[in-house]
Amino acid sequence: MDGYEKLQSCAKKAVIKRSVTYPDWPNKGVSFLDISPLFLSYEDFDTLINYWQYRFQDVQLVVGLEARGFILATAISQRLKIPMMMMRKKGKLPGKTLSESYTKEYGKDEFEIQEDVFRHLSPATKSCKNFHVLIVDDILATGGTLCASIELVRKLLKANSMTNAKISTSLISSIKCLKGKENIYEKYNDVSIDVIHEI
Ligand SMILES: O=P(O)(O)OC[C@H]1O[C@H](OP(=O)(O)OP(=O)(O)O)[C@H](O)[C@@H]1O
Ligand SMILES: Nc1ncnc2[nH]cnc12
Repeated sequence: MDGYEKLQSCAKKAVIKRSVTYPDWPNKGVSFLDISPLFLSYEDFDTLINYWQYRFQDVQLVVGLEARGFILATAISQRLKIPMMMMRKKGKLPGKTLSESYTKEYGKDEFEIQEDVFRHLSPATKSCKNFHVLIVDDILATGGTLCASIELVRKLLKANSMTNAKISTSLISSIKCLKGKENIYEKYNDVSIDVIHEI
């Protein structure tokens, strides 16, 4: 096993150890996968960040999806020393925003980002030829959330004439039977989806 495979395998073991499933929550029929225990173990969370640090060392910007994605994106941005952007639920960001509504496994929601958010990026970051954005979140279920986030990032890149940028995504876990990956690849075949633990 090489360095990458070792990091991936350790990250997967940490996720398996720290995930708890709650049947019929928040709605009947939903099997809720709670990864929050991961944050109660510095070592296991650090193992996860070690994997992301290696896997995404060429990323210029990390986007965290509200709310659990914020924790992950912040940790990655600090480890990789790169900017982090919040993708927030509707009505939480001031100024002109871009928005995308979506349906997730247990309800509907809407994401927003500020139209002019890239003005806060450094000139060096903005002028990067191979601009690579990482969208990170905890769970890929139906893919509605991730799909909406990809659409918003694409709109933002287009508005900033960065159309040759690369978008990668990474999730801690995915629920295979809900076909989130398939739903996203149907719409975006140029986006990579990295999942540490598929159940
Ligand atoms: O693949 P999908 O079916 O779209 O569901 C996945 C999304 O659902 C949860 O977010 P949610 O908005 O429920 O919660 P949070 O605010 O606690 O992160 C989870 O964090 C993912 O973002
Ligand atoms: N089954 C699930 N577990 C945790 N988060 C989720 N978000 C959407 N579906 C979920």
